[in-house]
Amino acid sequence: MKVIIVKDQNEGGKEALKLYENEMQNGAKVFGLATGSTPITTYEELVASDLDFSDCVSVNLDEYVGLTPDNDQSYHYFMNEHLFKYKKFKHSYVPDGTNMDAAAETARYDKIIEKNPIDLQLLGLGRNGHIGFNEPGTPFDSTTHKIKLTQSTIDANSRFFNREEDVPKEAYSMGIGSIMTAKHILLEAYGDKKAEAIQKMVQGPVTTDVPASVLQNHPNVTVIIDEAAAALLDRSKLN
Ligand SMILES: N[C@@H]1[C@@H](O)[C@H](O)[C@@H](COP(=O)(O)O)O[C@@H]1O
Repeated sequence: MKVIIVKDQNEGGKEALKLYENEMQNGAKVFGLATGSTPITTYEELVASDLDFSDCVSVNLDEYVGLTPDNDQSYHYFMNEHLFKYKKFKHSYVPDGTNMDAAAETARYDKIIEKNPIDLQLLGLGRNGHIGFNEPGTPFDSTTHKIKLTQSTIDANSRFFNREEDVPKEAYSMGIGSIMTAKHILLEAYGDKKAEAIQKMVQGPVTTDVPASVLQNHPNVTVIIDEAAAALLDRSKLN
């Protein structure tokens, strides 16, 4: 795991842009994308750059079950607002939260991932170490599945909703096994609320209790974090 420590999230976005530029120069065409507050500066940098994604495909990690793409809390909506309305992709895939047939939707999404092997997968990190919506306990070989959000994730996400009861309780998420098929993984995390999860992910045991710890088993992972998120790391043991 290559860990890059930056001053703040803005600088993190600039570091991430360099990585996208490098990957595209090397022929990357399929980008796994993430939502949340973490990747926002990365998307700002991509939007401001001259990178051309019109020949590329994007595959998003997850979507809330029950939210339509025009719901401003859906991840479809988020992606349109932050990236897709500025940068055109040949095709952009996001799980369909309106499909209540979970077996059909997860099988459909797995086929999409299979047909579009991911060159670079962007990830944020949940406070409890989740990636995508793969909560603690999710098997490392999981493919796309429907999950029930943990209370800690519902609490964290409730800041985006008017009332806690409006926060969706379920989501479709790419599995940990699907994420691990990406050729290169970029995980970003900012702020002191992520420090514990970062320490466990980078320097703790590999365990399903901390889903992101699985990344220790991947040969090509770049981690971009700020000083606050790096606070609990033993820096003498990095890289
Ligand atoms: N499903 C998303 C994750 O993909 C994201 O990484 C996490 C952290 O969000 P934030 O970046 O806002 O801290 O939140 C949600 O649970």
